[in-house]
Amino acid sequence: MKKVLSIAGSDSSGGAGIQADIKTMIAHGSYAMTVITVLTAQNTTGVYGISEVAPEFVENQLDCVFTDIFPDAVKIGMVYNAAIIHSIAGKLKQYQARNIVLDPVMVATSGGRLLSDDSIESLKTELMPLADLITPNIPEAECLCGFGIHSRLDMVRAAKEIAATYAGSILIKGGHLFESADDFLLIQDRKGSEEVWFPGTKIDNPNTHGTGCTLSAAIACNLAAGAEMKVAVKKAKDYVSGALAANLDLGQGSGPLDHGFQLT
Ligand SMILES: Nc1ncnc2c1ncn2[C@@H]1O[C@H](COP(=O)(O)OP(=O)(O)O)[C@@H](O)[C@H]1O
Ligand SMILES: Cc1ncc(COP(=O)(O)O)c(N)n1
Repeated sequence: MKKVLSIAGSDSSGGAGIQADIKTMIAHGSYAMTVITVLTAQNTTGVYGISEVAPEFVENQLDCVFTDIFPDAVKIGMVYNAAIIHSIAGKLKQYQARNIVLDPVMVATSGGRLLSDDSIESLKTELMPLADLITPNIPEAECLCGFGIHSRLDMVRAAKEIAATYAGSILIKGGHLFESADDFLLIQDRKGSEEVWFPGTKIDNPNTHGTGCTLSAAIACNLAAGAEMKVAVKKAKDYVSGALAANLDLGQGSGPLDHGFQLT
C-alpha cells in the first residue's frame, strides 16, 4: 500500500483540508497520514476561526511521520503563516521528501483568508522550490504571476510567467473562470517541458467546497502509485468530476464532495 502524507489545515465541517485529503486517500487505496498546521472552525458558509499550531509542534509531527512511515508522496495545503512554512520547508529538505504536490491555498471558496499576506513571499521562496507540482486556482495564479487571468490564453501566459522563477510543473485550475472547467498543465522536469490541456465539462453543482484540496490529494496518491504527471492529473480530475457529479447536497452554503461515489 502506498503511503501519502497531507500537510494541511483541519476543516471542522469535513469538506476541505485534512478531512478531504484523508477521504480522497482512502478512496485511492492509499494509507493516509496527516500533519496539521492549523485548526479552522469552518462550515459550508464560512471560516469562523483559526487556531495555529506552534511551528515546533508542526516539526514534531513531521519528525514522527518521516522517521517511522516514510511517505511515497506529500500533499501540502493550507500553511497559513511564514513560521509554519519555514518549519515545513526545513523538514521536507532534511528528510528529502519526494513527490511533493503544493496547493497554494490562499482564500476559501466561501471567502475566508487562509494565508496571511506577509507569507506569500515565504511560500514562493521556501516551499515552491521543493514542489514537483503546484496547483493554483485562477485567483492564486493571478497572485503568483502578477496579472489578471481572463481567458485560456491568459492561463498559458500565467503558467509561463510562473515558470520563469519556478522549476517544477504548474497546473492552473480553470474552475473559477469559465463556462467549462478546463485545467492547464505546464510540465517541467528532467526530461524537458510539455503543455497539456485537460478539458472539463462544468458540472452544474454549486457544492464545490474542497475541490482543490481533493484534486491535489488525488494527484499525490497517483504519483505515489508511480503514475507520470500527465496521467496523475487526468485521473485526479476524473475523480473530482465523479465526486461532484454525485450531487451530494449538505449544509447551507457551498457543500462538500461525495467521496463515496465509487462505492454505489
Ligand atoms: N463545476 C465544476 N465542474 C467540473 N469541474 C469543476 C467544477 N468546479 C471546479 N472543477 C474542477 O475542480 C478542480 C479544482 O478547481 P478549482 O475549483 O478551480 O480549485 P479551488 O478549489 O482550489 O478553488 C479543477 O480540476 C476544476 O476544473
Ligand atoms: C482547512 C482548509 N484548507 C483548504 C481550504 C480550501 O478549500 P476550498 O477552496 O475548496 O474552500 C479550506 N476551505 N479549508
